[in-house]
Amino acid sequence: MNTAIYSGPVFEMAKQQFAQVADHLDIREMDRDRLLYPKRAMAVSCPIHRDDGRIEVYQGYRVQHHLTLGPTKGGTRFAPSVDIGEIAALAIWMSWKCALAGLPYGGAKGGITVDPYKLSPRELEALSRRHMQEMIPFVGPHTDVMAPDMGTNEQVMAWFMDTYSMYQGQTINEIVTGKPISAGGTLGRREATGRGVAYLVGRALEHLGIRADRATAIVQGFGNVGSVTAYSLAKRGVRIIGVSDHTAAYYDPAGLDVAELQRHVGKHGQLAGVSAESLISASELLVRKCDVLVPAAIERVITSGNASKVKCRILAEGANGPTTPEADAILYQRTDEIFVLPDILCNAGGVIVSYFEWVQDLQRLFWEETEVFDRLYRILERSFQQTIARAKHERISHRMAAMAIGVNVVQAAKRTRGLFP
Ligand SMILES: NC(=O)C1=CN([C@@H]2O[C@H](COP(=O)(O)OP(=O)(O)OC[C@H]3O[C@@H](n4cnc5c(N)ncnc54)[C@H](OP(=O)(O)O)[C@@H]3O)[C@@H](O)[C@H]2O)C=CC1
Ligand SMILES: O=C(O)CCC(=O)C(=O)O
Repeated sequence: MNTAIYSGPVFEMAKQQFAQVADHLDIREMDRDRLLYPKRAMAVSCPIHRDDGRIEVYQGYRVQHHLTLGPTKGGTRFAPSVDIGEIAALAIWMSWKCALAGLPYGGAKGGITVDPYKLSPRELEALSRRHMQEMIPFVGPHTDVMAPDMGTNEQVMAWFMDTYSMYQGQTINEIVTGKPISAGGTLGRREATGRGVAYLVGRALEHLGIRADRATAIVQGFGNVGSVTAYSLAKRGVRIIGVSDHTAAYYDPAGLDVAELQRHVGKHGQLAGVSAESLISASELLVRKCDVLVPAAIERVITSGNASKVKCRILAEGANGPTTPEADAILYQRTDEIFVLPDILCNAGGVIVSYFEWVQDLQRLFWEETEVFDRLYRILERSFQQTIARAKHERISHRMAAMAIGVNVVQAAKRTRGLFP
């Protein structure tokens, strides 16, 4: 099979991780490509009129990894880094994540190569609508359901939903999740990923016998996932001693005021300008001593260069793919020192509540917020227990255990449906 279109460091990471799990599970060589490579990948050109009258064309993608368990599910990322390899890797990770959580989905991911912060609101709306318009033949509530990711938000989801609905001649809320409540969204989706991360950090702290009110945390990334994680950890009594976005990094051992940081970012769109005294370099922040380190921004930030220097007790991966396989090998040697909450477990709160949103939209029956979070925590608890039990039993890393559970689920479904001999 010619797989050359999928390339780049992020795709290589997903491939390498899968190869390690496939070896551990003793998956036959001839079955591996079928499990790893995406079912479908779409590349679309999205032309829009810029405010100055020029026409600019942006490249958009959507990768649907497998449709064995149901529709595909995953976010849409607007970022300059987006390419088909990155999107394919993120789609593959979505598959293992959904399977670990027991959701009836395959993985998908999409995106546009664009810096959304350089577009005016009108340009952003035009690009969002054009992207969905180009995707209409390939998505649907029972085929592929989009959601937010880096650089997109509830408003973008509302534009996606509206564009799809206009083409169908009726309102179809269930085409995307992460929508505003007023457009058929669920209570709790906006906070779901960060609250899920905080729940699992709470469980890991208990597991290690560390009291939350004596623990400290550093959070990289202060967008949807990072800011809600920091806020939720602070509510649990954890002292937030470091935060960063890509404009500034702050460190204060006495603790930062997360609500104040959120207000600043709400007003200025970035962390830069909060305080001069607590400024620190972004790379130094990651290796400062803390109980909980939460990378919640981009891929490949824990690398062979800093994995041996990281001084946390818990590495809680809010972002997708923050740790390279080389760093993983180092962290595995440090298993007794560092408890890793791997991305497909740690940040699964978002897609789990997206699943609840899809179910509510399909049924036209909406839940109380307490029902959303009770159900979310029950699923996360089960995945947490299964992951640490399997890791202990098979003497493997938490990432390997979480992935093995996910891959086994997909493999079993394919086998039952007759896709493997
Ligand atoms: N949204 C969701 O529900 C889910 C998201 N995720 C993952 O979580 C991660 C963050 O997503 P999300 O919070 O939604 O994205 P957002 O766009 O809301 O926020 C991204 C944050 O990361 C910061 N950032 C970007 N580059 C860097 C950098 N080099 N160093 C430090 N900070 C940086 C951004 O800062 P700035 O604004 O300055 O660029 C921003 O604060 C991604 O990996 C995403 O795939 C995973 C599961 C669900
Ligand atoms: O909510 C969703 O459907 C997907 C969220 C997502 O993109 C992710 O978990 O990485």
